[in-house]
Amino acid sequence: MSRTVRVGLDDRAYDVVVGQGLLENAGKLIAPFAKRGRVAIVSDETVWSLHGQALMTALRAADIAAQPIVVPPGEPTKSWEGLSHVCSRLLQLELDRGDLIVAFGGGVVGDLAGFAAAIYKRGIDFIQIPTTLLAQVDSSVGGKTAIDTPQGKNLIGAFHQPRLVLADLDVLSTLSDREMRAGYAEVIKYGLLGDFAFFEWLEANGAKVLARDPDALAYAVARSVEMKAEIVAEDEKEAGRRALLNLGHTFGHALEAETGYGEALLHGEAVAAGSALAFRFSAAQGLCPSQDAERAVAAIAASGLPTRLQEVGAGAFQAAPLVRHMGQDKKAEGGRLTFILARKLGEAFVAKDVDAGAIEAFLLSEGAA
Ligand SMILES: NC(=O)c1ccc[n+]([C@@H]2O[C@H](COP(=O)([O-])OP(=O)(O)OC[C@H]3O[C@@H](n4cnc5c(N)ncnc54)[C@H](O)[C@@H]3O)[C@@H](O)[C@H]2O)c1
Ligand SMILES: O=C(O)C(=O)C[C@@H](O)[C@H](O)[C@H](O)COP(=O)(O)O
Ligand SMILES: [Zn+2]
Repeated sequence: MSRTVRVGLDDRAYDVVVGQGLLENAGKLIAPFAKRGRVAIVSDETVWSLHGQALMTALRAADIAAQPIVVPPGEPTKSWEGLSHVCSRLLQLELDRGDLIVAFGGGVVGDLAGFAAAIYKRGIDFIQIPTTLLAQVDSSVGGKTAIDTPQGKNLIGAFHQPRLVLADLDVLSTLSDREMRAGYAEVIKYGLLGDFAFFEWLEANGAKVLARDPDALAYAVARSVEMKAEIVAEDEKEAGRRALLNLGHTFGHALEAETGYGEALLHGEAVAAGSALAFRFSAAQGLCPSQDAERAVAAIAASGLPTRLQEVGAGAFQAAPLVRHMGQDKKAEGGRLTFILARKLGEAFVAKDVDAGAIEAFLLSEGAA
């Protein structure tokens, strides 16, 4: 059983297929896009060792010749060095514009392989086979591709839409509980930013999603993808409404930069803490009822995700460097900070020109030094 969500982008429209058993049928599903029957698969060592054979078998069955490019797992791979490595391997393999890149992994592999696809020979097609909950509900859809730099998250990148996304729920069976929770942070984000009914459903069914109950998981992934597809189709390049998908990210990306993009703080964990901070800041500014902020924070905490500065990273954060990172955020304009804030549960809005002093004071009140 699978559901297909269409991302309606005119000549760049594509399907996101969500369901079980997709990996074993990947050859058939990918064949229409592999014009010359040749693909390069970018994956990480962990995913490749667990699921690489299944993908190779499926591609072989459809007469598709595949060459793997396997990178180390983890956020540090989404870097200049990682990008250089992938591009060099693509050149060695002599991939041409009629060939295809398959991103097979979590958001790190998807963002890196997608960016390589955007710039290799000025752009070749790619397909996403996301293998983490986070990648299935978020990073594989919408065409944001990027690498990190010491100055900030995703500061070097491109919009490059995939031709197809295959979200096979079965591959999540090997994912760690911590990574499931990190992905869940982006799921709950959709409820918080724009769908109160989904938020309430998650309050009631979040534990089932995290326990990988097949029906709950299928609904949570499909509803998240549906929301993202609808927003991306309306505002592909983040001229307006798409920025709502950044709820929790202005705080979250600054926390990630301060902790050095590592195992200490996963992206989803940073988004969880960032979403809680965004709701509490909204309440503190009188923009959102404090009961709503408390309920948002309780739902995040109930899934075992961090909601306070003290719960993330390796120690005390300092307010001033965090605010400096926020100044580098892509939503900032002329030194003015932009945040996604909340009016209530299920209704976020883009707040431009947020006072940096107010953010710094708020961070101090939240326990930053
Ligand atoms: N482009 C976007 O729109 C977008 C959206 C959200 C997040 N992101 C980016 O995505 C990245 C985070 O992605 P992520 O959370 O998927 O992290 P990740 O890609 O690092 O994967 C997390 C870990 O899980 C392992 N893994 C992956 N699939 C597995 C499986 N099926 N079984 C067992 N282990 C598996 C990986 O090897 C890795 O160690 C961040 O860089 C973030 O900035 C991008
Ligand atoms: O797709 C989007 O748009 C998002 O904002 C999704 C986010 O979850 C994701 O982390 C994204 O990469 C952040 O975007 P950025 O433009 O702030 O780097
Ligand atoms: Zn994110």
